[in-house]
Amino acid sequence: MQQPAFALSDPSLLVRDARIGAHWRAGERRFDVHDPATGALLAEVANLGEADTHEAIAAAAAALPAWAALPAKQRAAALQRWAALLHQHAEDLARLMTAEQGKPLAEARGEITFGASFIEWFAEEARRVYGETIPTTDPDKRYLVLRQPIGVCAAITPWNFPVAMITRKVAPALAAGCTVVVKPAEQTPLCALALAELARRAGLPDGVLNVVTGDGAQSVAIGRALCASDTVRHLSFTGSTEVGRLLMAQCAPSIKKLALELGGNAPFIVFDDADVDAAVEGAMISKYRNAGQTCVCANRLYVQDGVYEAFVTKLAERAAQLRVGNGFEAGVQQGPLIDADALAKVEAHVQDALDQGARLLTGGHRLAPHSYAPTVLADAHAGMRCAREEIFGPVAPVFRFHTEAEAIALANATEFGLASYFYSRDMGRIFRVGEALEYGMVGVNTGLISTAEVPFGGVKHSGLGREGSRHGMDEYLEMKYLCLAGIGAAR
Ligand SMILES: NC(=O)C1=CN([C@@H]2O[C@H](COP(=O)(O)OP(=O)(O)OC[C@H]3O[C@@H](n4cnc5c(N)ncnc54)[C@H](OP(=O)(O)O)[C@@H]3O)[C@@H](O)[C@H]2O)C=CC1
Ligand SMILES: O=C(O)CCCC(=O)O
Repeated sequence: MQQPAFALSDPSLLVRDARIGAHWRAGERRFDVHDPATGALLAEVANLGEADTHEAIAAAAAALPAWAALPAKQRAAALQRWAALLHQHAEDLARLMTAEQGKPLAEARGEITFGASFIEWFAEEARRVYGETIPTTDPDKRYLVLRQPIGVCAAITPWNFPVAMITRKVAPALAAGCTVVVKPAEQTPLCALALAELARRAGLPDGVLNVVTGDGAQSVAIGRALCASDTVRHLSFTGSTEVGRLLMAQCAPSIKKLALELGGNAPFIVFDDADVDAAVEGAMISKYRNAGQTCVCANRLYVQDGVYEAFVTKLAERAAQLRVGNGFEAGVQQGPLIDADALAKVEAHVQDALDQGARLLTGGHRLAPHSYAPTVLADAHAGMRCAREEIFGPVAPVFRFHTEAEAIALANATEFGLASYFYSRDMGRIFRVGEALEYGMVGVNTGLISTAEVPFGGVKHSGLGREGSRHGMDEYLEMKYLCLAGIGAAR
């Protein structure tokens, strides 16, 4: 049952089979992919398992030597062709994304550009994987360091950014000379499969990019096979801390290199000296983008006494004006949450806060089947669930603080350490607070920090490693030290 809004100008981008080596794999069973806005069935996708995963790993291993041996310039050219196809088919990809993920079409279009930017960035970086020479300590020897592809890589990706979370992992891996097996989220396999089809059209050799799809139950088997494999030398995962921890344990026996981009609990601090209107603007972007379903979303808003009431009033006014609905409708700014579980989690957070004395300024109820009204809760405090856990929904709990030291202590009082934000116009404070926040990323006077050129990642329970930037390539490279002896003295 296909909705009219979901019609594609190139229908062959709606791919239902997984990609292993040179072939599309239908599998023996299928699983349903639904539109979170309407519940409509979008497609029945190949439900693969352990044996298929082993085949995908073998396909990636077979493709590795030739791909790794290609001059970087040729790998870069293939990646640039792939990126160009993302731009060329941006509208269809955005439609697929809105259909299966729910985000408004304008946001989906933005994600296609964002996703392509990782391919473009790493295609450029492919040609700059430099080695080192090290001053010798022995006249008879020379020391060299090569940087070589780590080998076959696995990527397990979430549903909140169905294109960009794949390209952010796959592009540096391919640029470095590795081959990849991707396991996309159960909710959003269609974007992943469309990316595989475009990679095929771009001329990426068979087996360089494999996509293994499966439902929630099969994901466990697929994940186990990827983690246990000695052929797979790197696993990159974006998702919950709970699953990240499990995958890390499963990878221990094969001593795999890991990149983990896990949960956040981002503080968003507004000091008395801030431009309050700018802070409200930043909070709107940080909190309500993608219906609050990003790992860098503001989760706890800390506002200093002097500007507290002005901030919460303005934020509630702006949040109440957001247009919520089906992401395909013109003018809609917030789509549905991904599924019933996500909605139930948001409702539980709001109920807990209200039970503990929060003041509801706007929202606080569900709308269409899976949508939740943009919500602002004043008078939040440290005893509430939302102070400790990622809400992953359009709910802004606002806490009050008095001093800079108190704000830093509150912000750091969490096991997470992904993104953080603060607003201030005092240069000294900007340095003090920026340095004191125990986070991998700090946005100063902005609510939007992501771009392909910068290192994205967290500390503490938010994960390991960095994605994007020149450092993103390091994840997929191993250093090899060459010690050359027998140089001898000058003759
Ligand atoms: N850091 C981030 O960007 C994200 C954070 N989250 C956080 O996690 C919460 C729960 O979201 P959820 O979608 O359940 O996130 P998960 O961590 O469960 O899912 C993320 C990915 O991991 C896969 N996965 C889940 N369990 C296993 C397993 N045992 N072995 C291998 N792969 C597995 C999923 O596959 P499948 O979908 O098939 O189960 C999906 O591809 C959110 O509310 C949010 O707080 C969620 C998504 C992204
Ligand atoms: O939630 C994530 O893991 C990615 C966030 C990307 C963005 O900030 O646009």
